[in-house]
Amino acid sequence: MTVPADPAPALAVEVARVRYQADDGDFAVLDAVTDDGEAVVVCGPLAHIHAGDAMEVRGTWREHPRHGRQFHVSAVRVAEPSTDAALLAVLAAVKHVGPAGAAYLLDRHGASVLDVVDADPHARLREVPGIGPIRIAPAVESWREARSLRAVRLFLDAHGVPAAAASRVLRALGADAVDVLTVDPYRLCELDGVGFATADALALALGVGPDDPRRLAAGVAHALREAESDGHCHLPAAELRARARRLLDADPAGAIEQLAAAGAVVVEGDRVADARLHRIEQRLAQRVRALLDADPAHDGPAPERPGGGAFVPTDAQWAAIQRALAGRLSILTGGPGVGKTATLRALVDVVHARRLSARLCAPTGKAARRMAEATGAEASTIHRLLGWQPGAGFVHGPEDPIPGADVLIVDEASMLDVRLAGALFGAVGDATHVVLVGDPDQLAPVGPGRVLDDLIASEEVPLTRLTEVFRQAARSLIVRAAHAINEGRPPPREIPGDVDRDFYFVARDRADEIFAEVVSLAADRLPGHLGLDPRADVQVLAPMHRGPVGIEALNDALRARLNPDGEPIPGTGLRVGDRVVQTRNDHERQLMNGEIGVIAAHDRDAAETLLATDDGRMIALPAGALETLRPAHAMSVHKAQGSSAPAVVVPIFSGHHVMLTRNLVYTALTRAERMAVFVGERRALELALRRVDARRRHTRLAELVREG
Ligand SMILES: Nc1ncnc2c1ncn2[C@@H]1O[C@H](COP(=O)(O)OP(=O)(O)OP(=O)(O)O)[C@@H](O)[C@H]1O
Repeated sequence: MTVPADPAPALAVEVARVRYQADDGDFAVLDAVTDDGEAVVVCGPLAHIHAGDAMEVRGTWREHPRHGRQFHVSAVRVAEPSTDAALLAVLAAVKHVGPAGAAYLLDRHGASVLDVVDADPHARLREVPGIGPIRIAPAVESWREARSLRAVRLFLDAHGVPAAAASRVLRALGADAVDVLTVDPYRLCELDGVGFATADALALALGVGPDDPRRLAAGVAHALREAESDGHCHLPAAELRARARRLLDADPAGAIEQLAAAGAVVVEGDRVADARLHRIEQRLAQRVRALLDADPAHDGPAPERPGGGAFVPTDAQWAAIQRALAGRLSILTGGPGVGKTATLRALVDVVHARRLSARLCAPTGKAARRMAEATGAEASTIHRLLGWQPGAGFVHGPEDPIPGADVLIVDEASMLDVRLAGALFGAVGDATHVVLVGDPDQLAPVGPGRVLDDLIASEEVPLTRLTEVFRQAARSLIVRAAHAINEGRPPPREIPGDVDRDFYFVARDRADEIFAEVVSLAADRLPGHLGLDPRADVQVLAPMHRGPVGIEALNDALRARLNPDGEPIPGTGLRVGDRVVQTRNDHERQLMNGEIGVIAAHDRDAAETLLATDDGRMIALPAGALETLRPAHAMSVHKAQGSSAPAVVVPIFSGHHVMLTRNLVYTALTRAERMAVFVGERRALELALRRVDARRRHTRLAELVREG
């Protein structure tokens, strides 16, 4: 227990040492020295503070039973470094300068060393012993970065905005970040993880009034961005106004017209869309329409239907193969075990037998790998197929379509959002047939739109829906339970003798019981029982991040069991040995949203971390690239789309009721390859079964394709 003691409103200190940094990358405990030379311990949201920084903090003194007297910080303002220790710390952090170079520079230039080096970094750093013609360029670059970072931090601090975002601001807005933000403080809320409220606080501090047209426009634009992250391609005007009003506490009506006049949004009847997203959706529809209206490119003699051998297609499966050859665009759908993959393999064989070329792709690396294993043909991610080049975008597009693809087969098509689908369809050449394969009952994609669903709903695209579950697959209780769930029925409790028991429902009622059971199953019992590696082969999937059975708490507990002694990676909350998931597309390193790996090593001197990805690659990540990694012993069902694991454990908890839908439970279950265990309340599962993906997405694709 902590006991409040004498309050002290403000304290000027210099940081001697970072004593502890919490896993959340926010909280830190620092050893510091006051202006009077008293040693103090300061704690609070200070993860962005370094040894050597001078700062003014506000907060209260508290007595901690074990750690003694501590200053709990509520607000912090970092000063330009002025003491020798602070200056040395700043200098030593510059690449190739180090402690010896720092001492040299301080000795030579004294208290004004920062200004002196700033005046001509190249000349001053070149004088440092050990910095020769090769090291000088990275040293100067590192100096400039550190200097810009200090400037951004001071700027944010001075305007009462938490400076923790400084490095992100710098990366997103570049060296002129302070100038950019002074002109348009709302650029701040374009950054991931920075809300409108933070940008608004900066704007108000810079003198922007509550009814300022810039503020209203920024509120509307932000509301549209948020809608996009909810999956919408547009919003009804009334809903947009309501969302913007919640952010602004002011009426944004005029701002929508203003944005429309400036070409930033498109208003069509009652709908308002971001102009760029609007164009992407429209172009996608045009490309789809063009494929539907075009003649087939490969309508040679009818292929011979296999009548014997390893695979004899059913009528529906054969129809799918014929449709793939008869038209430029077709869709193959169905749930687990209905033979989508078998059909796809047969299609590839038919294509090859005709001496045509097939190219296979999927939205995620893992799905592409599964596709390659199942068909024996090469398969790649869509990004790789389109030749993504960092900084330059996709190589293939309308001018330079995907080569060597008489037939292009796209698996896991339920994951296609309008952006990726737009890029893909934009790169389909004149002689290419496209086949989309997927299960529309899976969760909608993370990005905006719901392409597969919309194309099916348009009723314009030739479609084969496979429904017959094959005997082989029907032996799996996972497959049986998945079909039951998809039809809104609970998983079967009576298990026929010839069925493999690869799915269990462990009934538990209380949050703490569910939690303990999930952790014990994932960390000990399933790996022991099935001979699996608990760090790599068992995936806990949960609907929500917070709360007693949330992803965060589960990750903490699982990591404490599975990776208790991993070396911490400073400033990240991660440890060597952690299982992690990438939360954004990092095209430069081909590390895509949803990809999973284990942190294999960390080199402190080079500030470089090695990630061993699930698909067998070893990727070197600089410090800045770690921000988008999150612990992944447990992760969200949404993140797990398009991937799978030998064993999957899913808490089913009524506290997650806002997220519980049939599609979510179905998607979680179908991620399991060998074993799935649901742990929790039957009534929570029943609740989920009654709810078909509750949130409708505002999209126009079906309508646009229909209208032509
Ligand atoms: N025409 C067929 N005749 C006999 N067995 C078949 C036929 N088609 C598929 N199967 C068998 O049914 C099982 C499921 O097929 P497949 O793996 O292709 O389904 P899927 O729809 O891709 O399922 P999932 O989405 O779970 O991967 C396999 O064992 C496959 O060999």
